[in-house]
Amino acid sequence: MEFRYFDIPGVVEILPKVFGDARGAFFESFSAQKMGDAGIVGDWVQDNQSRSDRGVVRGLHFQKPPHAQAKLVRVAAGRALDVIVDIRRDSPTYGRHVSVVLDAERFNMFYVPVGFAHGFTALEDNTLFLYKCTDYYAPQSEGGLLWNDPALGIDWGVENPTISAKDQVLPTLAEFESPF
Ligand SMILES: Cc1cn([C@H]2C[C@H](O)[C@@H](COP(=O)(O)OP(=O)(O)O[C@H]3O[C@H](C)C(=O)[C@H](O)[C@H]3O)O2)c(=O)[nH]c1=O
Repeated sequence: MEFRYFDIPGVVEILPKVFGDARGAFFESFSAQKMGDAGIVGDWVQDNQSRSDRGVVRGLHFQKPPHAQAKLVRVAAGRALDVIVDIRRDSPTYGRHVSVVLDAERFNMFYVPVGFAHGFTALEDNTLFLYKCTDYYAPQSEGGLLWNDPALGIDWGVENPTISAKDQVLPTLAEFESPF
């Protein structure tokens, strides 16, 4: 298991060792010890899964404290462009984003710390998106940012995405007051 760090502290990409043979492939999708050694720690209490066809954008979402969630995300099938935005008010990288392509060949994973908004584009049909969360779903604490806010400058890899009505009316970075 290897780890890639970014110029936004706390953000980590995990590259598991994938064992391929004539039957297919095997990899460890979670290891509290190996990931803990890389600073990926949390009380993982809920697993989620969504399926999206090519061109779907979900996000940018987060949960506000006291139900803020760190997430450990990956795809089990298909491919996704995963995007996280630093919304920690005192962070020198506030408003900056990092994006990583997650795929079901390398089975790479992305650690989304508390204080980041998260979203992704499904790059293929039947993209199965799996993630672990460090707090339970709390709809009353849901927050979000508008996916295509020019101030974020995110290239989602799609012009006219399939996106929920809820996500289309999320606030821009300028309109929004971060709870982190
Ligand atoms: C997140 C969540 C949703 N739901 C229910 C609520 C809705 O009836 C339905 C779909 O929810 P939503 O449209 O919020 O799903 P996504 O747009 O995929 O949102 C998720 O995708 C982005 C990328 C994220 O990072 C978040 O984890 C999460 O917000 O599932 C639950 O029952 N439990 C949950 O934990």
